[in-house]
Amino acid sequence: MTWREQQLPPEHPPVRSGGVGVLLVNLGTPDAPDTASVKRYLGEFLSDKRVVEIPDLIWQPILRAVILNTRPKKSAAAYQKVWTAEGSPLAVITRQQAEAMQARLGERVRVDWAMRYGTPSIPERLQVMMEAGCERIVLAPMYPQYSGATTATVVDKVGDTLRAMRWQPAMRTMPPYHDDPAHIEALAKDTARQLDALDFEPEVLLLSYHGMPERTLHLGDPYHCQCQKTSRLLEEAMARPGLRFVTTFQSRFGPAKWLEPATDNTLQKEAAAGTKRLAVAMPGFSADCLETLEEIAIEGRETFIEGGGEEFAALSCLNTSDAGLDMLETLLRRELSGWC
Ligand SMILES: C=CC1=C(C)c2cc3[nH]c(cc4nc(cc5[nH]c(cc1n2)c(C)c5CCC(=O)O)C(CCC(=O)O)=C4C)c(C)c3C=C
Ligand SMILES: [Fe+2]
Ligand SMILES: [Fe+2]
Repeated sequence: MTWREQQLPPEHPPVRSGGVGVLLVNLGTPDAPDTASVKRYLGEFLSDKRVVEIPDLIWQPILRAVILNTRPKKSAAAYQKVWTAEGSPLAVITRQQAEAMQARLGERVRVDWAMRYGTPSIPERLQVMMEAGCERIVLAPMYPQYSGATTATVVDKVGDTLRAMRWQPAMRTMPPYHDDPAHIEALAKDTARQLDALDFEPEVLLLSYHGMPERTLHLGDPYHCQCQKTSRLLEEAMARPGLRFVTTFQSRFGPAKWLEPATDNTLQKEAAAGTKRLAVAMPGFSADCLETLEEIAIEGRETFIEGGGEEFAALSCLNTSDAGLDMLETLLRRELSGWC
């Protein structure tokens, strides 16, 4: 019997406490690859003021009347191309990462996972962790580079959830790890492993990051600079003088100017300029998802080959590779220090 149980009167609700938890959070994904599910997901995602920084009075009518009536059908067709028997790749890989961290960190830490949009939600998983006795929780936004549209909105959602709790856990947030030596080492190792396994030798390695409106850079978002720094450190660490590294930004959304150069334009230009063998790595994504598996591995390949390229490879994200899990364990153990 614990000290707390001895002190409790018989009618007192059970008290579980003293536990330590880790919550991995990634962006979110629909529950199914159909139009209705994608519409629900996009409605939540694109209503986040951190993601679309246009006043509601102007944006909501456009979102409801135009975007949610056209994009979900198109996006659902894209999701169908990459969906697996276990579900959406992003959710499946994030769950596998959490399971692997549970095995590596042991029973003294409870490892869980959530999605910022859709399910499993942050409020639901935080509640479950509290009920299981987690009084201290490391929040791990699974984004190497910080942006308001990704990292910050995860922290906002946790804050909203804590606001409604009588008994709150203590929280620590894992910082962005774009330039962390453990991250660069993992990327360099895993990228080299994948390049060496190809049956051709690429002339160019495109490092393609998810884009953002260019305006966010001028407003002070560090995302662009952190992407550039990851690229520079990765190129230095890989030390392949015969390989030309090019940094680009993908997944343009809406009419505003986005960060450049754009990945699709660059694939066209490289092919037109005579590059025959090209590989793409996506060091801004901790897990493969629609944007890597469909937009780059399928659409990107078509763009490059139709433009005159001959060999194309889209490399996997760190996912549950040995290098990726070693890195995640290092980062989490650092954040957990002093807690267990
Ligand atoms: C890795 C970092 C990401 C940033 C930065 C980011 C910014 C951003 N995204 C949109 C719009 C869309 N993104 C979509 C999918 C998507 N985005 C990320 C990551 C970042 N987004 C991931 C991991 C995914 C994949 C989700 C999955 O289910 O696999 C989509 C939905 C798909 C589609 O319809 O094309 C949209 C829309 C904006 C506007 C934005 C920056 C402000
Ligand atoms: Fe996105
Ligand atoms: Fe920059």
